[in-house]
Amino acid sequence: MNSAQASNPQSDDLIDRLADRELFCPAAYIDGERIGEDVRGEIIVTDPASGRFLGSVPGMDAAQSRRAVDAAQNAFAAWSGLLPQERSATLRRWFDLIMGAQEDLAQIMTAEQGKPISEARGEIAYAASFVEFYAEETKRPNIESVTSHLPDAEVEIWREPCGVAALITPWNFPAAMLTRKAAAALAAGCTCVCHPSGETPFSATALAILAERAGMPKGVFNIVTGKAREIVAPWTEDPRVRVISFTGSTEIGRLLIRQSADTVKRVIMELGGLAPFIVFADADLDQAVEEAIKAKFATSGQDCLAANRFFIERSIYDRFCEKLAAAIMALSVGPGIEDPDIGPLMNKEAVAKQAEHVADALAKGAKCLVGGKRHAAGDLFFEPTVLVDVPPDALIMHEETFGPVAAIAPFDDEADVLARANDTEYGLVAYLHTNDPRRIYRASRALQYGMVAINRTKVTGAPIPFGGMKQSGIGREGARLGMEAFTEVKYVCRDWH
Ligand SMILES: NC(=O)c1ccc[n+]([C@@H]2O[C@H](COP(=O)([O-])OP(=O)(O)OC[C@H]3O[C@@H](n4cnc5c(N)ncnc54)[C@H](O)[C@@H]3O)[C@@H](O)[C@H]2O)c1
Ligand SMILES: N[C@@H](CC=O)C(=O)O
Repeated sequence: MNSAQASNPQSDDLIDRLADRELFCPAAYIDGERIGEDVRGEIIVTDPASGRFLGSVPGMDAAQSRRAVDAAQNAFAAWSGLLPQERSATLRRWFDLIMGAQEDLAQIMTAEQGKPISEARGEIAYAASFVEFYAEETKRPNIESVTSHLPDAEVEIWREPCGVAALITPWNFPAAMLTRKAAAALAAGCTCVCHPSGETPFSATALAILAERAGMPKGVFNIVTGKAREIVAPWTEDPRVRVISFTGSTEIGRLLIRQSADTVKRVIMELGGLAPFIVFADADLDQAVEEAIKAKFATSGQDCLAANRFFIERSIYDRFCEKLAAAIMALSVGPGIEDPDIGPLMNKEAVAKQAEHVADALAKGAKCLVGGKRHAAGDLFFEPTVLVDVPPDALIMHEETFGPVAAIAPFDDEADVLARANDTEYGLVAYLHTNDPRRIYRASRALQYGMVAINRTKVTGAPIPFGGMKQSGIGREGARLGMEAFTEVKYVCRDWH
């Protein structure tokens, strides 16, 4: 604990709850060293439930950001030169340590991110699952072999790690978004410089402490805290950084793609979503309502997979809206540590966005069945809200809401609803509820989305390719594809003479 944390009751509350206090690490982690631990850092982290000071991390400058790349570059030859089973063993130990510290990591996450503690525990298990998966996958860098098409020649195709990878992650899933990238990159033999969101750095620094304990060599996995622009711009300009893997908003993703153009980097982009949730009259209505709650309110609606637009077939529209409204009225709201259904939002901009989307929809003719305003639990809480009869020109039908507001509209015709679902620049996930097998395939083919969930909400996991079409992203994370993204293909042709 540093002197700044020692005098503040909120971080003391958190530290008292930790079985392993060293996991609360208010420092950057570069080349195996904790930097700035003993000073009050420039980046202030508050508990979104109470607004109280939780801790701080240092703001690294451009020179320190480049120093992290030096460290990662220096560590690359040795790390990429290990046998796959040696990298696998380190990753496996990291997995075991993460799962061993699941409760502490969840406590840290709920304190800085706000999500209900049971969701935080679930996220830690999800985060760890990527480490476990890639600990195995590193042993299987398979690639197709080709029979030579040239006389007297043998052809071979190899996969090699790209080099230094820069990983930039958001605040909504502060552990899983980092391990989904880092485990894949490390398994491929890359070394990493990572920048976590300034709102939630402690989940990342705790993972770095555990990586060190797992035996990750110095310089292989670096966490650089501070102001995003100062840290990430030097990475986009640095020719030694071969991959930029970003999860966050489409707006910042576009910026990083532009900044990376001059050094022609590999870009992996996991960006925003505007998921449609479509319910046909032949679906199981109660199941659809249950899944709608999950698809809308996980992480208080601050999920790239959150359903933004509900399209319900007209013959079941009123019943669906009534049932959803009743279910939403039963949801509890409160600080994440009390394990409610819905916790606080991340910041005041997020609360303002909910209010803006509600006001805009109402002004354009929508009706509010439940909620609609800030919640009495505190400044960053918003009431779970149901808006019905939302017109197509409402902001909420075009912009990611990233909060607990459900916008519902009726539809009459399959072709029309699929066209409306596709009428967006986004294409991350679509939810479809129907029991007609032909429609399942027709609609799944027609939906321009990287992922289609049919009659269920939970679809993610380490073995599946996660990612979006259109302006929701470039590339996939998870699965074998997630590791291949951090490799180059090399073709070698050998003459027999
Ligand atoms: N597709 C996915 O897998 C996925 C997963 C989670 C979140 N998201 C998206 O993330 C967004 C919410 O997260 P957020 O608010 O943290 O996103 P954000 O784009 O504001 O920030 C993401 C990361 O980028 C950094 N950043 C901000 N400005 C930057 C700049 N000018 N240069 C370089 N880096 C910069 C931030 O510090 C953070 O680390 C939503 O749009 C959500 O849909 C997508
Ligand atoms: N919920 C997503 C992360 C997006 O915010 C996931 O399951 O990976």
